[in-house]
Amino acid sequence: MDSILLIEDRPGLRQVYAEFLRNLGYMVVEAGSVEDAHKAMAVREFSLVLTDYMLPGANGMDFLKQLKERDPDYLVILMTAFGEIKLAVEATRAGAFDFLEKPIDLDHLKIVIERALEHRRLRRKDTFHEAQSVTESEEIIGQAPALKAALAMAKKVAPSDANCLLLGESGVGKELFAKYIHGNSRRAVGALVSINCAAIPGELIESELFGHEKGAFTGAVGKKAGLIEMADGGTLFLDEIGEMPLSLQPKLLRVIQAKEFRRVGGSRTLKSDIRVVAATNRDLKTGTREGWFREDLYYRLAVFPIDIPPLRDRRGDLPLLISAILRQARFGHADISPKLLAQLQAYHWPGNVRELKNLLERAIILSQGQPLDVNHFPANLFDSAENVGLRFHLDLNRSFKDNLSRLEGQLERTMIELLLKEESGHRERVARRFGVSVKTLYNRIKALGIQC
Ligand SMILES: Nc1ncnc2c1ncn2[C@@H]1O[C@H](COP(=O)(O)OP(=O)(O)OP(=O)(O)O)[C@@H](O)[C@H]1O
Repeated sequence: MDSILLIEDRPGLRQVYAEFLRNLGYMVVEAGSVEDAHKAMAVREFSLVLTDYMLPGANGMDFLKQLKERDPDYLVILMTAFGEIKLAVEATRAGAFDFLEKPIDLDHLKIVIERALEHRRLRRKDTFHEAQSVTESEEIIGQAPALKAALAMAKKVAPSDANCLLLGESGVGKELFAKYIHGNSRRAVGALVSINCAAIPGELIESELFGHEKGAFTGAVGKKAGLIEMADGGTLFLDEIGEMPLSLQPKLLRVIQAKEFRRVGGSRTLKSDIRVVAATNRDLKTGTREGWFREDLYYRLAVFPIDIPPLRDRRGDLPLLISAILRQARFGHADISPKLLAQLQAYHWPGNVRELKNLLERAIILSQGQPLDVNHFPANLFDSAENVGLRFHLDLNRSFKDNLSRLEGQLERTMIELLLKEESGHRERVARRFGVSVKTLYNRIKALGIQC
């Protein structure tokens, strides 16, 4: 809900405006002086400030300048009884969104406020688009019963505003489902804001999500709105929620339950009306037992779990997916040879649809307009992982011990390469499967000269 701080020293007038605005559905906080206004702003943030020009102890212009200094994005509408054109020009130059002459025409006030709030929403959406570059929602392709069941569930849950949890391996289409749910909800007019918790170092997730105040930490030169604020009225997609640091989970729970949060280094409580769609490849239930995922948060998110099947369990969808991808790539011959199709169907697709897309796009470039064939795919791709893993190089002129340590190196390299491929390059997950820290994995990748 949008909130308005109304500053007017005449109680009768203030009451008229406040009642009018409340009837329009806004949350209104009243202040009779600049001092009261500062107090109100110390505890919460407002979508808009509507202030009289003549106030006891200060004038509206000075107040406007103070506000703009504090935060240039503040939306301020000034009201004055004087109607001087000079004042209007000065107010606009100082950053006021608009200037209204008293007596205020309430219908006009309504229009100006709606315009100001729309301006704010568009500006936030722009910032978000710059930061996230969200693509248009795409079609979810597939006829396999498990995929259709997931889609049916998404269709049911989308308009309900319930939080949901998308479960599935990397590349199965979790983000695509999140877009579908957002696009088919009443929040579709708002933003869909995404964050991948595994891609951002733990210590940065907090300020990305919750934003920070000026000076909250070294390098915080200005105030920054977090993704939760950007998603106000829309949907927040939390990819890889299992990687969310335990210390942040209570803060996230508070946003979900009370729609309240604080920026890093901030003392004010802010409001944001978000719906959370989370996704994970990890077993969060186990996480609650092992202590890395909070149970209360788990139950909040897992109201609607949706299982998205891996591609290897719905190989029958490959022809549909392949022709859609080739069509999107504007690739002339959507027909691929039965031999290649058989190879693609036999492959185990550890990277799921993302891997299929990447491989086809690569093959299209290599084929240079010729029909696609096996040669346009990476050598050894269609060998089984076990076979790839066993292709070691023995040097019979060296001692057994020497060969053994060389083999260990080759085994380690092959395992890291295979796991990186299976986990689509997510180093945190590879490290976990390997049973080492991310730092150790980084060092080994560097030492072994693995390209990834
Ligand atoms: N059923 C589908 N139909 C069409 N395209 C799909 C389908 N599933 C996935 N894709 C495409 O595959 C790519 C990967 O999908 P997406 O990013 O949604 O996967 P993800 O599960 O969120 O992966 P990760 O967990 O690694 O973030 C995207 O380009 C997406 O459009």
